[in-house]
Amino acid sequence: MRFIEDPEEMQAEGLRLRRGGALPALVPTMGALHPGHLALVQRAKEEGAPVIVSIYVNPLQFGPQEDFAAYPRQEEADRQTCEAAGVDLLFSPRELYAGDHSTYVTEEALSFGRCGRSRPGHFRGVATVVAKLLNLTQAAVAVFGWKDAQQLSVIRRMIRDLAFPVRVVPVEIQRDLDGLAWSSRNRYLSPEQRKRATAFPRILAEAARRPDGRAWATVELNRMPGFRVDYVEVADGRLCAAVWIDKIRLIDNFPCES
Ligand SMILES: Nc1ncnc2c1ncn2[C@@H]1O[C@H](COP(=O)(O)OP(=O)(O)OP(=O)(O)O)[C@@H](O)[C@H]1O
Ligand SMILES: CC(C)(CO)[C@@H](O)C(=O)[O-]
Ligand code: BAL
Repeated sequence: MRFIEDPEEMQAEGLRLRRGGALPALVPTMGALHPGHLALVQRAKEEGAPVIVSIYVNPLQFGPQEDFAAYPRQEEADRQTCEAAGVDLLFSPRELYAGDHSTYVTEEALSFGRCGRSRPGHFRGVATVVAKLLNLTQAAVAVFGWKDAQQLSVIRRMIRDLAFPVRVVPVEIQRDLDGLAWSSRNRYLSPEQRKRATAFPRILAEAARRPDGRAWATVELNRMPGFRVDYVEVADGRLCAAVWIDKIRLIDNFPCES
């Protein structure tokens, strides 16, 4: 597996791959890799092209009161995970906005509800870094998880509107045995909080089967001790929600069945 930290070196390698006829598939991540990420890597490998994983905890998508500093960072373990998963190239830049960076990508329709409401500027940060990662890696395919459903739709819109020559491949949400969607932020949960958190996917899954699912889930989630509902909304044919469990914010969604 190749390991590249320098953005210029990454772009030179992406261009070299393209010139040689290989169209790379990119899996953008913020690291602290888990089986959800590995499902994205496996899907990328099915493309039969070189697989690039990027790891970058992107400061632009975190609000001033959010967990940028606390976000889990485990470089060596992630490197070994990528190697074992058969990743061809790990791109792990130290910095993507050095100097007087002053250009941003703002999607102005899909970014403002749901997570965009409670995380102002988040999707501007996501769209900007994904645009830059696509340019640096020269990827022709980009793989994203349905867990971050709003992110997926914002990126699809950006790619369409700005005519990036990139195909987006979505991957279904991967869950741990207790039903919780794998997420780097799950490690903020104590064992006791984790136990309570399993009510989140359980209630959401049942709600997705009900015609009154949105209202029902809002009531049921608010009833759980220590839960505070950020939103429950239907979007992209899925029942999507974010909850605070004490001070930890989790998101999840299920396809609507009714
Ligand atoms: N459980 C999962 N199933 C499928 N895809 C996932 C899952 N968790 C993360 N992904 C996808 O992996 C990619 C990278 O996500 P990221 O590195 O932010 O991981 P994360 O676990 O979602 O972290 P966080 O806890 O910060 O939300 C995104 O496309 C995201 O949707
Ligand atoms: C797409 C992404 C890697 C951009 O920083 C991030 O938002 C994530 O991990 O989902
Ligand atoms: N998984 C999306 C990245 C974030 O929450 O900042």
